[in-house]
Amino acid sequence: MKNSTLYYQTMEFGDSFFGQSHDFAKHYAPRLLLTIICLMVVAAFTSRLRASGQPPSLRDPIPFVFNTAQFVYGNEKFMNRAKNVLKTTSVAKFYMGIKPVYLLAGSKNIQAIFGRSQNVNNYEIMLRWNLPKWYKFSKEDLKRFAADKSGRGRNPLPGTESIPPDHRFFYGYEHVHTEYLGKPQYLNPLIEYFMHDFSRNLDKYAVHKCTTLSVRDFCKHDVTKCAVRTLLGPKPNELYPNFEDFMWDFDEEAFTIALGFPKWIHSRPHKVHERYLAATQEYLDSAWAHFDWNDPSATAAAWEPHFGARVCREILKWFKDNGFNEPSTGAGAMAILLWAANSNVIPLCLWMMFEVAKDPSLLQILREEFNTAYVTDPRTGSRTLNLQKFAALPLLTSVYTETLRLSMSFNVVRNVSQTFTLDGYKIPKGALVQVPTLVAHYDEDVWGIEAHPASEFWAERHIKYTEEKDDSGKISSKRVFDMGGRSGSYFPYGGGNLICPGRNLAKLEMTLTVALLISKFDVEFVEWIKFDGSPSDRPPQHLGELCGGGTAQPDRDMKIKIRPITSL
Ligand code: HEM
Repeated sequence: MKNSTLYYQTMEFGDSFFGQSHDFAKHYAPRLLLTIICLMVVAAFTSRLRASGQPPSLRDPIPFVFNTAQFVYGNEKFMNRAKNVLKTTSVAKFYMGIKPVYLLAGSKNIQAIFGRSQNVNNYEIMLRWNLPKWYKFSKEDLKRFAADKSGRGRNPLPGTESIPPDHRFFYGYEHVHTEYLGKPQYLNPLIEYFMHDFSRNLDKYAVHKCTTLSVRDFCKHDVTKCAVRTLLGPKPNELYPNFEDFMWDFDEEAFTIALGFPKWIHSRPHKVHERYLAATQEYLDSAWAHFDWNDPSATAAAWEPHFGARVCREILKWFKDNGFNEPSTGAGAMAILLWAANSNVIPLCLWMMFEVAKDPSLLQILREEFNTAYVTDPRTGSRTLNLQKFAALPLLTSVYTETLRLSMSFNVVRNVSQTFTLDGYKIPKGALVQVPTLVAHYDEDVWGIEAHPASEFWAERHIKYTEEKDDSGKISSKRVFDMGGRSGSYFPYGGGNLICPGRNLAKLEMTLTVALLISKFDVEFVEWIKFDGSPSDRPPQHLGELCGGGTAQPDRDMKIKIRPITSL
């Protein structure tokens, strides 16, 4: 009976479709015609915009006001609108106040922007926001930076060759970062320091049979304390056992601080900023008082207990040598460096630990993979971690890459210093360019496969398998990290000559945190929790505020139990 009903239904459907096919023109042709006309109008409009040199604009119901307000106060909604528009065009325009902003998508455009240091820079962003608002640079120091229009590159920008090399402050300052955070002789000791410090920190949990932890608290305190010691040395935490909380309070208010509300309107941002800077200043006072500049072993050290990492000492020395001697200059620079170093690493660690802890089979494979990075001394039998091998572990690197792809939500921002043309559109001098990771990192055409859409975390997304023959001729399958030519759509660290100088340190801090924890402990997922510790009926989602301003914060936490693995 059921079958016959289905049969009749099928027949009816078939009849109504095929039986009326002679009516096709009557029913469907007008719609088809309308669609073709619409497409032609859109094409004509787009080509007119191209001819006028201007890309499509984001709808702005109250011109100059609505988009600006939504960008500032409802950023997630704004970015989702922008994301939809960027599905149909590679360049879109909106106004922030009266400033034209060009949003870009597509790997070709993204790479073009990163390669155009002659047309774009972050000069105005540094002078209007970062240096005065966050660093609290004095007017005098700002004026000296402002006079340097020679760019970040080794060679001054055309037309600025007359600026003396010792007045190329942007290049000089940036160079100290890349030198002392990038070169292996300075970077590797920092990574070693972090590894030993973090291992020591874990030992305090090894004396208990079982410890219940909030992953969020663990990252925001235990991991952050080690990251602070790695960069600034032990002094900040000796002075203030919860120094990292000053930084996290600043982190919460950083955006509001950049907006520059006066203290009488909104006092908290000012208070937390002042407290953070004052505590940083105390660390600096102690470092200047105790560091021996005449001791060659101290000045050559990549890390020492007074200033911490050499990059900090060299930045402070650079300021002094270049005449930036305002009392607040050094504290501002150190406080922002420490914040830049942790404001993404720590929330990304959280996301990475969530993914690993909730998936016991992934955790076990990562643990086994981590073991392969150890080398055993044939004489003593002692095992040490080979950092080079560690940094190349394919699955761990894939998990790390996937975490950044999904949770680093950042709009790369550039000021346009010289008009140029991109994808047929004119991008005028004085405008801003923004490249959202949210669009590129979630592009289904680039990252998605049928079983694993781009919006989903998939540990093996950046893995391919190759066959390998061992000495006995046995063939086995080997995991290899491979982004499959998609790296042009992946830029969690920005790009071009402004790319993040701390990226290598960041990667190793994050991967070591996860690897050391799971190699020393059995990790059991207990439940998702809210920030007050009560159970949550769902896993975390991205907190929407400040989408495009850095790593998305999770809106939930995870409770885990850790038990020491006694065989180690
Ligand atoms: C996963 C962690 C991190 C992420 C996702 C990240 C991301 C970024 C991004 C997107 C930029 C701007 C790049 C551009 O405009 O093209 C940046 C700049 C910067 N980052 Fe990072 N960063 C991380 C960790 C670190 C660490 C560990 C340090 C220092 C120890 C650091 C220091 C800096 C500095 C000093 C700048 C400013 C560079 C300049 O303007 O010349 N970052 N970072």
